[in-house]
Amino acid sequence: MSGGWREGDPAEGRRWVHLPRPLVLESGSVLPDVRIAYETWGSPSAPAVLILHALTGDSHVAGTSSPGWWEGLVGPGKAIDTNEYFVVAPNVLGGCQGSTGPSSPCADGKPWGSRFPSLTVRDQVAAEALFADALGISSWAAVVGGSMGGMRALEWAVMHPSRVSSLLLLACPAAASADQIAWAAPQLRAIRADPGWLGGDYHGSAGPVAGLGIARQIAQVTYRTESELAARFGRFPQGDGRFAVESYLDHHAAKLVRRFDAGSYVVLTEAMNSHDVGRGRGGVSAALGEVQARTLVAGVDSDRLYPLAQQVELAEGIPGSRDVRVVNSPYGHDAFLIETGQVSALVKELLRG
Ligand SMILES: CC(=O)SCCNC(=O)CCNC(=O)[C@H](O)C(C)(C)COP(=O)(O)OP(=O)(O)OC[C@H]1O[C@@H](n2cnc3c(N)ncnc32)[C@H](O)[C@@H]1OP(=O)(O)O
Ligand SMILES: N[C@@H](CCO)C(=O)O
Repeated sequence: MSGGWREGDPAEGRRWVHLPRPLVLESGSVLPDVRIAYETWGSPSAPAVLILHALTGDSHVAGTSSPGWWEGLVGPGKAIDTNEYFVVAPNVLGGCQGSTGPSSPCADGKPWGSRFPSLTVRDQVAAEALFADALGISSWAAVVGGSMGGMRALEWAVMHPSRVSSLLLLACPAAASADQIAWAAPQLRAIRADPGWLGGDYHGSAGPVAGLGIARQIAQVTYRTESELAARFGRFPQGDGRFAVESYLDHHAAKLVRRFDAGSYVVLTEAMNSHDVGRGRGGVSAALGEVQARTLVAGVDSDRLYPLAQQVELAEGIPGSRDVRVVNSPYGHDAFLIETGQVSALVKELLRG
């Protein structure tokens, strides 16, 4: 692993909105100047669809000169048809692809670094609601999200029920479980134990390259399945002394380190740990009962990180939800990004059904 993250050239079509007022967070901390980066597709006069990305995703859902992370799903004639819908994808608050996060400049012009406050998923949705106001979007025909994006989509439907007509929740829970927090714990420890972390004030130096890489390696295993790793890599050694699966994880570590900021990884991971739709609302069932949107919930049959039982809980608790849908896949949690054919069918069912 070598070379820390630096924000590269903006993706084609990326723009920014500065929120009109400081954002008061659940913790009481205040972010004085929040910038949200976003991309759009289609005509602003069409019904609007909000797409919310997962942990290391960004606003680049689809593109012409460079493919996006849901290229198969969004575009003219595709399941989210940009001839019919105005598609909006913001980069999450706390992220590192254009929205305000730990690597952004603070009032003194230096990166926020360790001064960046803790965020919750609700803080992120509060920022996204002000962002939608700034775009003049009063309600969404659909809000769609998987994993961390699904947590935000769910909070949108609870915090702003009248603004969400339909909702697609993919591979996400009502609340982060002990198991999910447990998998996150060594990832956070690895980053913070790296001498390059410098308490979070590493921007301008190499940063916690090894720590972030190890965090991605731990996470990557949870995103895939035992059977996939066995089939793809077996016990095969490579000529360099590493097992093939170790080489695969090293590759993913190096790739993430090149494109992601460690401070954002920490802030976003801790925001996911904070996720509990029932917190302060009388519990999960009461909170899910607040959702007014026509809802489709789907999980992946082989997801060992966000198991199907969590999506069953959502589908059974949300009044306007159909029965839980199952994405059949050997890939585990990442299937919501990979199985675009099955996800397209779900989107079509929601939007046209
Ligand atoms: C600039 C960008 O990267 S934009 C990407 C933005 N990312 C996101 O939006 C986050 C969501 N996306 C993802 O998490 C992923 O891209 C997914 C889940 C959609 C797809 O996963 P992938 O990484 O494409 O698939 P997979 O796990 O099979 O890995 C394939 C990679 O492993 C490499 N690989 C496979 N076997 C080995 C091995 N034995 N040793 C080393 N590398 C290996 C492949 O060469 C390939 O490399 P590449 O990605 O550089 O082309
Ligand atoms: N592969 C996804 C998994 C998180 O849901 C990501 O990196 O964002």
